[in-house]
Amino acid sequence: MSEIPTLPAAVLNALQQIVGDDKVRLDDESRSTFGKDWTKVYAPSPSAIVFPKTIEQVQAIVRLANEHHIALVPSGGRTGLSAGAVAANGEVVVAFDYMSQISDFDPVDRTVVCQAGVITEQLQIYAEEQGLYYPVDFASSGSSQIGGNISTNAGGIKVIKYGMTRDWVAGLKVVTGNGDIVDLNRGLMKNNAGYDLRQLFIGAEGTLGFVVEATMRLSRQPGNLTALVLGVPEFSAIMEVLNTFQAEMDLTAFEFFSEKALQKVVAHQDLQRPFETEAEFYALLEFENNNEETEALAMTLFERCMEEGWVLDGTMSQSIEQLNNLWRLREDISETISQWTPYKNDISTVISKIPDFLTEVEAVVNKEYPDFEIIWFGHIGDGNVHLNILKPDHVAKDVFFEQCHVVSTWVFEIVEKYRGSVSAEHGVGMTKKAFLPYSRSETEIALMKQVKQVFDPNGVMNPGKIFD
Ligand SMILES: O=C(O)CC[C@@H](O)C(=O)O
Ligand SMILES: [Zn+2]
Repeated sequence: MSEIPTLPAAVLNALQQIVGDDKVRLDDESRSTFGKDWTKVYAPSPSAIVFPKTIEQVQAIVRLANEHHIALVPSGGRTGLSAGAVAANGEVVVAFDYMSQISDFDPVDRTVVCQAGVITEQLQIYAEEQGLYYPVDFASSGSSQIGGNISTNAGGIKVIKYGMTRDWVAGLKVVTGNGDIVDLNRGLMKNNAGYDLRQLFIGAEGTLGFVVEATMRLSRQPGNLTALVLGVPEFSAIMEVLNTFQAEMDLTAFEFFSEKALQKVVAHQDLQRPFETEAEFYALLEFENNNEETEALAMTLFERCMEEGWVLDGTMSQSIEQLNNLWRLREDISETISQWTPYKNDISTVISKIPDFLTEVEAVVNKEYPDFEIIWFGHIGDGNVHLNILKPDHVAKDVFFEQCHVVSTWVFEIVEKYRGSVSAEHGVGMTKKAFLPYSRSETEIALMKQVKQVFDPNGVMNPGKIFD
């Protein structure tokens, strides 16, 4: 851990007065834990960690930061993959762990109020207890917090049916960079009274203000979710499978992963292959299996795909345990491959162009770095693929990341050509900011900077994220 960047004594005292002595931490372990997210690229170096308990305390911290020009970094579950919540430059980290209350559930509106530090799984369980469902889900649901999910507009594995976090935010309380508290949209379904400022803060990575409370929508519980895993010989066939199923059924998920990804997961987790047949890729489909006709239809479509040669083999879950195990083949990939210090890209284009896009990206990486192993997986149903390049053992971490940075330039030239996104769901943070111009025009970036100026004129809110 680096030396503690010093905070002026007056600021430290003021922080202690705002949140209490025991809610300001300066020790190495806390600075290392709370100063970073799941990205392994930057060394954490915050000057202090503060744990507010109330919205007013957050407001007082932001006002103090403005007065003394102190940079603040918000910290939720720190599961981000773009270094959006990294404090590498002596910033004060504002951690929301003590703001984790759920309240004001309304069964008619089907909304519930969450403080920023509510963990995603906590909300999912709460919804279930009310006979309802919070559908935004991903592998890190056990640690990610609602405030972070909103600030990154988290997506996950059910976007094809339920959309992203943005679609579930009915109201938002934010402390802006000016230190104002704004209460946006008030949980309303219809509200066309001027600009919808709520949307600006969703996905803003804490650069305009800190989300302190959100009114979240809940949905009806899905019935008898059932997964199909299908082995597909080539990538283009995945699109035929997607078309075939979507033309006749509502899917709750359509994900994919490669044989290489499957081999790694099966070797490192307590899981079996879905079937013995090897295929280059696998599609994981999920649907509500509410009656015999639906199941029969799924089987008919599966057989049609086999006859066409788009699918080599497949299996369908028959119990919740089997459903969960099939899901783990997909959801455990990210954690499994983390031991190879992967270089991550989270890219998208329109769904129809994904096969050509993926072929071009793979060709460029293979040509320039033939000894790099590529692991493909992702959310094919919404045009978002994850490209993970694994670090070869013999290459040092910093050399590897430098080489990958060069690779990224080529990858993002292809992204630009396909009018895609350099960050489909993980946000820009620090890792992707150099590449923002590949998917945002100069005018767009200039407008974003003007918006930042309006809400955070002194640049204290998560500076150095999204752009400099
Ligand atoms: O680790 C990754 O590259 C992706 C993580 C996550 O977005 C997923 O879809 O599993
Ligand atoms: Zn993902």
